[in-house]
Amino acid sequence: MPKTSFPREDLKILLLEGVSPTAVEAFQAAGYTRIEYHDKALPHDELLAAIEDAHMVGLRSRTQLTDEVIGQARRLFAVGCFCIGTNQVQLDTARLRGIPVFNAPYSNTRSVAELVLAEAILLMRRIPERNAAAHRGDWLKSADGSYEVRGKTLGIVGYGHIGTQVGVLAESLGMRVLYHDIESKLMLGNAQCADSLNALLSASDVVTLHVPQTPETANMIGAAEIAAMRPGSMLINASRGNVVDIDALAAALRSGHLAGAAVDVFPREPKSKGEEFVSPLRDLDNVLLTPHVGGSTQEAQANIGQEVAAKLIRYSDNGSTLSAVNFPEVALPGHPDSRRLLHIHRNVPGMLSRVNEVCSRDDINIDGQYLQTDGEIGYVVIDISATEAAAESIKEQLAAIDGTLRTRLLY
Ligand SMILES: NC(=O)C1=CN([C@@H]2O[C@H](COP(=O)(O)OP(=O)(O)OC[C@H]3O[C@@H](n4cnc5c(N)ncnc54)[C@H](O)[C@@H]3O)[C@@H](O)[C@H]2O)C=CC1
Ligand SMILES: O=C(O)CCC(=O)C(=O)O
Repeated sequence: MPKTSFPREDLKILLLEGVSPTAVEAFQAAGYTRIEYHDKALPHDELLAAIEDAHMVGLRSRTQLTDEVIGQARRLFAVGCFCIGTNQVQLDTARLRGIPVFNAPYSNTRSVAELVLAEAILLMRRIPERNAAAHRGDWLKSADGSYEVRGKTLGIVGYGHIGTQVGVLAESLGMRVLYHDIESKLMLGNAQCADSLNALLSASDVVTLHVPQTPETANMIGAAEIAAMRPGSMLINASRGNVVDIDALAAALRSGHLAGAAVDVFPREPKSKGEEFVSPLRDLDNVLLTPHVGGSTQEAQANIGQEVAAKLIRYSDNGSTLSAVNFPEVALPGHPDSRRLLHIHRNVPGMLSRVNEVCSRDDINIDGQYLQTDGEIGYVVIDISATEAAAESIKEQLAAIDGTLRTRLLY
């Protein structure tokens, strides 16, 4: 294992929300043994205390890394979202504090897609209300309102990783697939791009949502969009809770305009198992309610644990930011014979020449330099041949450059 200038065993890794043990194993195997593990999200004040001296933090969808929390985390240098969504982290705040955020963009894709397909079948067969009735002792043996999915139209809103997987699986059952996306997308199989969101809504028997949480997707399915859906059609939401106006959905399900829904994500989700789940959908028999488990399978969680831990370890050991969601991406070779310095700065004119001025002392040779910038920040990695003392001194001088956000000497 290559040496690092700051001992790995002194770096605190805070793991929250029961991330997979595969993450713990990966950190330990890489020499990171100072792990604080919590199997649930921490209440706000406990989170503030736990994150204060953490160097890396791993979380899922419940923990909110707000400006306040990030501000408290004085030593934090990387965040791992052990999931796809990263809306729970104030990404801009993290970036401006020199903190890259990583996620697992594909590891639970298949799990969500399988659940959605199963829900489409169950909704088309009106299983939710038959199941609820049977639990109460009623025997709803009837074909009324029950249909095969074969030959029906599935409308996919957000044709990204999950949306395309859902489309491929749905076609294998003989469904017709329509999609809507703000980007131009490669159509898989026989999928067709709808002319507009409304065109998709009015042509689909089942509509399923797979967009990220952004300002544009907030309440994108409201009363008007629901009214545009076919009478007797179904809605599936396994994206984010605020994409659907939940009161408008409840009203459409009560009035019978929509025949059913499957909802995995909610505007307000309980923070822990002990907190009551409150929703206007709770007393509706024609709704399948699941507690945000679209990506919760053994396979997905194990893969996510390994994937995100590997990204955090790579950044910590080597400086690589490949696939960070809020940061300039730099893929770095190993450089065992050099010392490696990281300099994260505001992207202002003249910064690189100031960095190079500091590194151009007589006893120092620059072996390699890697720079990437985005609109706001720059990330430069400098490999130098120098003694440890000289490298430490360079790090101090780099830190003193106006506009510096963070400096680290990796090894
Ligand atoms: N229920 C669960 O447990 C899980 C939920 N998710 C949610 O699913 C979302 C989607 O995941 P992926 O498919 O992997 O993401 P992705 O980024 O691959 O795909 C999202 C697609 O939505 C499109 N899009 C964005 N804004 C849009 C808009 N306003 N209108 C139409 N299309 C729009 C994008 O262009 C993209 O094609 C995640 O952001 C996450 O919030 C993800 C995993 C598990
Ligand atoms: O597993 C989780 O906690 C969240 C899953 C999810 O919603 C995501 O991956 O974006």
